[in-house]
Amino acid sequence: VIGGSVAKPNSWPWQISLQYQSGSSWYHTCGGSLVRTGWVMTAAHCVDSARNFRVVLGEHDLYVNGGTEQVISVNQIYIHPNWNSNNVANGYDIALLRLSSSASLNSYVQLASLPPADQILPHNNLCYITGWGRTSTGGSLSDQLKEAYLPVVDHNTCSSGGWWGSTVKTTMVCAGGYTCHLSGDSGGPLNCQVNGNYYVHGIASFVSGLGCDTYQKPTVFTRVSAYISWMDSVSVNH
Ligand SMILES: CC(C)C[C@H](NC(=O)C(F)(F)F)C(=O)N[N@@+](C)(CC(=O)Nc1ccc(C(C)C)cc1)Cc1ccccc1
Repeated sequence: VIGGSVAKPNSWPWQISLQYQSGSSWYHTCGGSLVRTGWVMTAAHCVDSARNFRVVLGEHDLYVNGGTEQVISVNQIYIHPNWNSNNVANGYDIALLRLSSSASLNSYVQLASLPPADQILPHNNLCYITGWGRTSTGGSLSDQLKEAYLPVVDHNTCSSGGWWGSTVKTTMVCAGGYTCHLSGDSGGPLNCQVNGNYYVHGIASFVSGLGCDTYQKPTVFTRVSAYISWMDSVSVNH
């Protein structure tokens, strides 16, 4: 997250750090959201490599044990069947991770609220992106969870000429002003306020290759409300 500020610890208690193992170490690679005590929602592009993953819940500073963390390994990965890493513009950048054990819910670890199926937010709806992503283009990861104000850009605007055009589908949601974020926030939530409560309405999918503060290229998220039935079918059958 470039710009924005350090979040108040555990103020986004559904945010998780998705980490992969390399040798004997673990590395933060993506964000994600706890959607059931045994399930995490993230981007398909975060998990389409043959790696060993774990999630860390109740995390704030990646390098400090705050005593609120829960580390749980990933048992099974369910990537949307239509996801194609060679065609990101097609969408379907969503995956569900089955955890090897259930998270314990407390004031540091809570379930995300998901929107009703097919809900579309209005232009400029208040949203925040959260993540440990790079704090500058090609820069280092942030140690502490950051948040940045990222208002919704409606589909009409986002898919018009000069903006993203037909690259952006209706199964995506655009959000952005001049704050931006880079990889490391991949898979992380777009937390949008609706009637005073926050819902995870997006999963970070892609930003312009020219940098995430590129004029008329807001950050593009998988629209969670387009995948409610798919997520229900996965979690009820596994
Ligand atoms: C498919 C994934 C891997 C895309 C990856 N996603 C993210 O970083 C996310 F937004 F999710 F946080 C991304 O944007 N990666 N970039 C590497 C850019 C990129 O690949 N963007 C992109 C844009 C459009 C498309 C398709 C829809 C045409 C694919 C990738 C980030 C970047 C941008 C500027 C400088 C350095 C790094």
